[in-house]
Amino acid sequence: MNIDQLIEEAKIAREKAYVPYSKFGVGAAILTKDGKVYRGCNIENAAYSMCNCAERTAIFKAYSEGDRDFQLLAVVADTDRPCSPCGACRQVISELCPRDMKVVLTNLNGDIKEMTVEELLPGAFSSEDLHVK
Ligand SMILES: O=c1ccn([C@H]2C[C@H](O)[C@@H](CO)O2)c(=O)[nH]1
Ligand SMILES: [Zn+2]
Repeated sequence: MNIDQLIEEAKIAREKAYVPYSKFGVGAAILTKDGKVYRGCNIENAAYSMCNCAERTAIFKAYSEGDRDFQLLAVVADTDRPCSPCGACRQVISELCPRDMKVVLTNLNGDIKEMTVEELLPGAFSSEDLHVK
C-alpha cells in the first residue's frame, strides 16, 4: 500500500461522511505497520459539539480493534489547500501515532502536503507532562 493508494482509501471513506449540517465531507485512512487500512469519515450530530472528525474515526476504529502500530495517515476533503486537521485531531494523532510518522494531507484537486506528527502539533502536551504517567 503506497501513499496514492492510501489517499484513494481516504476518498472512499469520505463518501460515507454523515454531514447533514456542514455538508463538508472529510475522509481519512490510516495504515498499520502490518498493512491493514482503517478508513474514517466525519460523523456529525444535531448537538454540534458531538461531531467526530474523520481522522479520529479512523484512529479510534483501529484502536478499538487492537491495532496500535501505525505507519501512515491520509486525510482528504474538498478544500482549496490540502485539508488541515483540527486542533482536537492533532492532539489525538500526537498521542496515538509515532512522532515521526508521515501524515499526508490532500484535497480533491490532488494537492498534497506531507507532514510529520511532530510538525502537526509541535510541543504537544503529552503523558510526559503528567505527574502520573
Ligand atoms: O480535518 C478535518 C476538519 C474538519 N472535519 C469535519 C468536522 C465537521 O464535521 C466538518 C466541518 O468542520 O468537517 C474533519 O472531519 N476533519
Ligand atoms: Zn478534527
